[in-house]
Amino acid sequence: MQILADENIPLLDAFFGDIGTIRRMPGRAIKAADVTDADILLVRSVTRVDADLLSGSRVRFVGTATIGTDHIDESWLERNGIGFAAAPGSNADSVVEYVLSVLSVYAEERGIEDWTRLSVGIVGAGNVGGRLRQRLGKLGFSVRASDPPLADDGEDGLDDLDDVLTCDVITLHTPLTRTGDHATHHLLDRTRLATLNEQQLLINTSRGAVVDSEALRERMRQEAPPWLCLDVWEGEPETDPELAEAAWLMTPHIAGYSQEGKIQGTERIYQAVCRYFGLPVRKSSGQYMPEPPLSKLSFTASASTQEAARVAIRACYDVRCDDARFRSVLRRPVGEWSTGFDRLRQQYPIRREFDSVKIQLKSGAKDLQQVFKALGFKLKQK
Ligand SMILES: NC(=O)C1=CN([C@@H]2O[C@H](COP(=O)(O)OP(=O)(O)OC[C@H]3O[C@@H](n4cnc5c(N)ncnc54)[C@H](O)[C@@H]3O)[C@@H](O)[C@H]2O)C=CC1
Ligand SMILES: O=C(O)C(=O)[C@H](O)COP(=O)(O)O
Repeated sequence: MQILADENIPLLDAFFGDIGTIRRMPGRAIKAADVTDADILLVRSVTRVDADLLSGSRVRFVGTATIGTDHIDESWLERNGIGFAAAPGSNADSVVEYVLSVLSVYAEERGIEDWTRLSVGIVGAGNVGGRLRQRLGKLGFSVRASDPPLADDGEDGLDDLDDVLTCDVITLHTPLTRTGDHATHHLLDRTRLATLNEQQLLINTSRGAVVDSEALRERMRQEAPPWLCLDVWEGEPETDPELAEAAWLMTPHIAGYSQEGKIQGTERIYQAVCRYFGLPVRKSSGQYMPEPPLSKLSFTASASTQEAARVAIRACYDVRCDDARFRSVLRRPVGEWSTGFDRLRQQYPIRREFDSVKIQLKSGAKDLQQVFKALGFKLKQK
C-alpha cells in the first residue's frame, strides 16, 4: 500500500513501516497531485482534506493524528466511502497541563498567594475541558463549565456561557464548528468580549476562530482589557501583530505537543488503519515512549503546597519558555513569522506529561500528597 504522510507525524516507520511504503511531505504542501497514487493519507491539522484534495485519487482511508477535525470534510469522505479516523483524547492531558502552567504563572504575576482562589470558567467540557475540570475541582478551585451539546444530552452541573464568562479565568476547549445549533465559530464575539475586564484572563487553546479576532483586537485596544493567553490564531501560521503585541502569553499552537500526546496521536491512527484494513494491531505507544529526561522530584516536609506545586509544574512544563521562543521569532521581520511559527512546532523540544515524573514525599505529608495526585503526578513515599 502507498501511504502519504505529514512529515511531522512522529514514529511513522515504527507504526506504519510494515503496512506500506511511506512518502513524507510537509503537511501544508500536500496537494491533489501528491495524493493521486496514495491508498492511505495521514495528516495533522495543517492539511485541508476535502473534495479539492481527494477527488480523482485512490485514497481509501484518511487518518488525522489530532483531536481537532475542523480541517477535514468528514461528510464528503463518508459520501465517497473513504474511511476516516481522528485521535480523540490523544493530547488532551498535554493541553490540560498547558493550562495548569498558565494558571500557576498567572497567579504568581498577579500576586495571588493561593491560586485556588481563582474561579475558572471552562467553555467546552469534553476530553480537555472535562479533565481540566476534574483536576481543578480536586485541587479546590471553584470551576464553572458551559457545554450546551452535553447539556442537551442530559449532563448535570453545567452553566450558561454568560455565567462562565464572569469567572476570573476563562479557558476555551470547544471544537471549531461552523454549522449546527451550537456552532463555535466566533463564539466569543464583540458582545461577549465586551463583558471581560482587566481582572480576568482569557486563554484560547481551542482554535483561533472560536474567538472573533477583529473584535478581540478592538477589545484589547479599549479600556481595561482582559489578560490574554493565545496558543491558537485565526489564520495561523500567520500571527496577527496587534494581538501578538496585546497578548500576555503567546505560543505557536503547541498546547498539545507533549511527547505522549504526539505519540498517542500516531498510535490512534495506526489502530484505526489496522481496524479498517483488517490487520493485527502489533504496536503500542508504550513501546516507543522514551525515558523522560526528568524522572523524579523530591520534596521535604518543609515545602509549602503552593511552592511545591509551582516547582513541580514548571519543572515539567513552563509555558514561559514557549512564549519566549515565539517572541524571539516575532522580533524578526513580519515576512519571516509564519515560517518561524512552523519551525518552532517542527523543532519542538521534548516535553513530558506530569505522570512521567514521580514525586517523592516524606510519609505523612498529606496535603502535599493530595495536591500532587490532583495535579496528575505519580507519588512515591520515602
Ligand atoms: N492547542 C492545541 O494544541 C490543541 C487544541 N485542541 C482543540 O481543542 C478542541 C477540544 O478538544 P477535546 O476536549 O479533546 O474535544 P472533545 O470533542 O472531547 O470536547 C469538546 C467539547 O466541546 C463541546 N462543545 C461543542 N460546542 C460547544 C459550544 N458551543 N459551547 C460549549 N461547548 C461546546 C462538546 O460538546 C464537547 O463536549 C479540539 O477540537 C481542538 O480544536 C485539541 C488538542 C490540542
Ligand atoms: O490535536 C489537535 O487538535 C491539535 O490542535 C494538535 O495538537 C495540533 O497539532 P498539529 O496537527 O498542528 O501539529
